[in-house]
Amino acid sequence: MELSTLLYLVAAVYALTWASRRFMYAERCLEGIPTVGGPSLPILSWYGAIRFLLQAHKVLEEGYTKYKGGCFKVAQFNRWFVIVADPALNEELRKAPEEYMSSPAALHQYLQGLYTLGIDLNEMNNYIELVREQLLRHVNPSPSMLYDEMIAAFQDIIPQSDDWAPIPALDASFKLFFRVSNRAFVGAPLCSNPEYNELNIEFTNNVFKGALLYNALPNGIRPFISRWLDLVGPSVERGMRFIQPHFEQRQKEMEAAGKDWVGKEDDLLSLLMASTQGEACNVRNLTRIMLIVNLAAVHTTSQSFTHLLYLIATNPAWAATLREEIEQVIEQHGYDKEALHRMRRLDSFIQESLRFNGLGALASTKLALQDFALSNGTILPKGTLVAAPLRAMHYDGENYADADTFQPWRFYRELEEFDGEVNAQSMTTTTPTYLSFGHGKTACPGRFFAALELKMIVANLLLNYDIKLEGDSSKIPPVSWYITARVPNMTANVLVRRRQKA
Ligand code: HEM
Repeated sequence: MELSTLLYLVAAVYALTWASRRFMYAERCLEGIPTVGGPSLPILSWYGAIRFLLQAHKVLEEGYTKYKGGCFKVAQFNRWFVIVADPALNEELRKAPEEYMSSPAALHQYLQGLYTLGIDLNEMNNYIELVREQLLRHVNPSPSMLYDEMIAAFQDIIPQSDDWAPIPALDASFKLFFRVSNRAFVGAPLCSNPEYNELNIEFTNNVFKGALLYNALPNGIRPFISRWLDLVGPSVERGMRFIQPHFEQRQKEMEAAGKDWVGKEDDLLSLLMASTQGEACNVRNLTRIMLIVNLAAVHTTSQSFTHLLYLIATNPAWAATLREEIEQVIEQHGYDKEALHRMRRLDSFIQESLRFNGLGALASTKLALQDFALSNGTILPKGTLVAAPLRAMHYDGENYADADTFQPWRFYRELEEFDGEVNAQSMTTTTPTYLSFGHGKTACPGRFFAALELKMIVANLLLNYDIKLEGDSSKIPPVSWYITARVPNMTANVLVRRRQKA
């Protein structure tokens, strides 16, 4: 036997021994955490994993009812998923250093970023840091910058008729939000290009399909499959053809104006070009970032808006109250960011919908990169996935009175003390029990932009259109669950007509 072969063998035996000890250690740490959804025994735990795939929200509800104030675990096919059912314990995780509890690492694993996005964890960290910084500090469009695009999008997507006309709620919402969001991401006219819209839908679908597939495959097989199954590479190539001319045009402007390039404030693409230097500033990288930002931004906002559409369509009294507020504020304060902020009932209505209709059952998902001990004695070993049960917490009567009813003005009362400061509490203020955008340093960096868009688009809808459900129904069309994701009804229509003023 050659020396190199012998060395490989020794290394393999060592790695296997280490991995099995590590596995045994991790299993022992997790043994003390109660299992929900099925048995804890090897192989039999797959029953729980299948139940989780089919009824995750019910399993999580059951776990929260039994183990509120502590932790419980649910089975996946190749691991345990620990749910931390207590706001104080979640605060401990939130405050844990990044090298112990990492959100990007959890996202990278969940999306199988290496095989779906073609980026390793380091690159994922860099992308998130870059995008987070831009979204939080610089992507700050004024309502007037988005206004014309929004009005044009309404004209194109919503029938301008005095008779009731049906529109597919989710599909129309997606088109509206894609266009308005992309006015701020890549500017006009690309934001209204239907092929660019389709490409983004294809990219998002392929990333989620890929994540499902690669998560189900054993570790060792994934690299081989990815060699002949490139799910997103072709979308990035196509995306580059859209971004290239805009990249070149901005590059020329940037070179001509130097550091004082005013155009950098126009959209996210320009901001990213101005803030990335050297090799990182290339069309492939920027295209990938734009596709990923769309994946994070457009489904979330358009699904949240679809929930709002269904709610408004079922109750004309809510629409009337909101209209009155919007008209009054615009009359007194004009139409700018501060005016939108003064629409307290509108803010409350959207926040309550985000609480009531949260887009998922979980939030604040993190991966333990090192063993971490909670103050209740639970050890979360390296490699453990943890999350907070968003929906169960939002529906907990101790956190919200009458939690299982939609109360449009629930968040209005506490805002009555609002003293005119534009940074007063709003739907974007996260807390340990209001988790629609996550909480703490990893909370959604696009939430201020999302709030601006949602307010502008709901206000425009109410000011200019009447809306109701087919058959004058007052029943919200049923939602669907995809594992932990809660999606508004995808096929229902709403009826819309130009507003008939009394
Ligand atoms: C109503 C709309 C939205 C909802 C409900 C939402 C919700 C969330 C949630 C729950 C997270 C994970 C936070 C955590 O658990 O710690 C997240 C992350 C993220 N969101 Fe949003 N989001 C929305 C809109 C947007 C928009 C419009 C953008 C971009 C403009 C965006 C960009 C991101 C990014 C980049 C992350 C990853 C941050 C990280 O991992 O550090 N989101 N969002």
